[in-house]
Amino acid sequence: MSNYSIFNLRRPNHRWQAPGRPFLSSSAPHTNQHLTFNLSLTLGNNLKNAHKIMVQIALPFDLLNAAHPWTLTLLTVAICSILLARRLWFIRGKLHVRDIPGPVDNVSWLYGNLPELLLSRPYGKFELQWQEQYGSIYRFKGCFSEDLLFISDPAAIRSIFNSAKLFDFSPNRTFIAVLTSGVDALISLRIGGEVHRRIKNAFSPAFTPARLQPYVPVMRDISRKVPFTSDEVKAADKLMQKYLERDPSDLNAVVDIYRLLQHVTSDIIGEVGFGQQFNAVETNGGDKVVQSLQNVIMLGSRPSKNAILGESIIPYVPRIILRLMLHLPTRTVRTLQSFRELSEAWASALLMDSLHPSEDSTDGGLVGFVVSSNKNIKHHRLSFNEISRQTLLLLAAGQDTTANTLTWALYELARRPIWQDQLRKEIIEAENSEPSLDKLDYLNAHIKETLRFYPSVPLTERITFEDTILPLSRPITTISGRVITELPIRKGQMIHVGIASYNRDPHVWGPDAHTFNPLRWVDGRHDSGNLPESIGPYSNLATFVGGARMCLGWRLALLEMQVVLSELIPKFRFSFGPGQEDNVTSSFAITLLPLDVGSEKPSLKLLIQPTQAYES
Ligand code: HEM
Repeated sequence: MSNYSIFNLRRPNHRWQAPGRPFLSSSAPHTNQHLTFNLSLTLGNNLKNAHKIMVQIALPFDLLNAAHPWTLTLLTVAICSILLARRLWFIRGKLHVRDIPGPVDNVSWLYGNLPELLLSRPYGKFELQWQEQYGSIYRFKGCFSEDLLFISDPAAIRSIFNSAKLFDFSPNRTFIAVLTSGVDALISLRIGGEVHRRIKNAFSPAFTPARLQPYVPVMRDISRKVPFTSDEVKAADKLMQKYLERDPSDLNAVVDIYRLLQHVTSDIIGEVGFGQQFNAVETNGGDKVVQSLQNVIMLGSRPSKNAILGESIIPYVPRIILRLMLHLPTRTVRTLQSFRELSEAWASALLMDSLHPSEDSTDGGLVGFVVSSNKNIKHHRLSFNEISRQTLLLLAAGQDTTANTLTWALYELARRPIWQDQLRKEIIEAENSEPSLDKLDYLNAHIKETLRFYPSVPLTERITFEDTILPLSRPITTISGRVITELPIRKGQMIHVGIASYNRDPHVWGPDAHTFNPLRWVDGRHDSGNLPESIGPYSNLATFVGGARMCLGWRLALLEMQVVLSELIPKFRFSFGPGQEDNVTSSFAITLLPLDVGSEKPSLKLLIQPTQAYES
């Protein structure tokens, strides 16, 4: 805490000043320190500005006031050059990434530590061990023995998220984004660029609380379609019985809650996002587009060493060969192509309908709102393609992430019957007084803790575009024994940002950081935030990242979780059948999946019993 408050006082929003350390000697008179501080600020700007500021600062001082303007200019340039040279020397000469400790001994040259990091079950097994051993900054090995940095330090990741011009996805990550979502999709575009900013600015107003609130009844209706009891399932269409894992004549139903929630969130994004009924819950699959998306998700649900290697060689393969590979008759290519073709046709038809509505047209949901706002814009309107690509992206980014988080929320409720009862009581009591969903303390605490403990995207990557220096919340000791309070990084360095690791950092979340404890949010320990500057848009969690790449749909995801859980928990009691709890593990495959240990397939089987509230 004391470290943090020091940062708060000393660190304005710029990159170049060493935390907690003035640039000139601390024994210098006060006026000199003041001068130095301001000079260091000017480094972020150009020398012309530096001179202007310098003149302004210098005026009160007799010595400088008497000097000729040229002397001042030369002095400014000289001091700036020395400081700049010192910075560059610090980055280039002094610290090499190999001086940063990490789990790099005796690892495979071909795969490095990536299999441990990406294929471990449960996800995070090694990552959290390394965090404990090496702290929140460490070096590890990628394929072909590449030195990679793992960063979960709060000040450093905040700076990474907020420096759009310095950090963004690597070219291979962008290549994969283009492949799955198209060139105009937000995730394929460089942040800090004009196109990304224009598209994000156009879509963001669709995701404000005022715009989302009217969709609560739609979300409730979809959640109410969920069939859980065996009688309900028997009475419904035969297809519905596939949700049941046991004979439907059994008193209670064992349901693959993961599959069901995938369908619930598909239907919600269909109606809220695009004004379309996918009917995934009722048909146990839904529209062709949704099914095709599910196939793409399934493709990624079995990560392997080959996939890791494949992704790593992308930068070394000539583009022409990569393009040719996209025509190979493999299952992966076929699945991706089929999704692209189906979803593009679907998005085009949807947009044509929004542009030229007929009597049967729906309101077009959030995308419909963007289309009509776009019509009224005079300059820099979004093109048809730009809207259509985001439509696909919203479908893909908004469905699986939310479904997984909801699945983990129910998993943790099944493990905690008493806590589950408390939540149920809170929701049932609130139904009579109808307070806003935000006022349900236990429910929101459970959602926040799920987002902290099971971030749907537990890890993300960034590459550095220029030599730079990252601030650190805590000093680290290098292999050569230096204690550094900021981290120099060279251009081209690949960084893995540990979202899950940050969300479990005991320095941020306390000694019980590795325990799922929703009560931490109820006693107010964390909502006020114990960080000097906040991270991300919600409760200091890194789950939705932050800055220009921040999740567009975080408010929709939250509302969706509040509505779905407040519908399901009062009606049904969730628990594990014998031995079922031990059959679940987590795996990182695009998102954080619940995995059935036996079948290695994504699923979460829970025993569902109707509650008294439901029966009455
Ligand atoms: C619990 C649910 C969700 C989680 C945990 C989540 C998480 C994230 C994360 C971590 C990113 C940044 C990825 C990176 O930098 O590597 C992201 C981006 C994005 N998310 Fe979400 N997301 C969720 C739900 C949604 C929903 C419901 C939507 C929309 C319907 C959505 C739309 C997007 C979009 C469009 C981006 C790309 C933003 C950009 O590149 O500027 N997400 N999300």
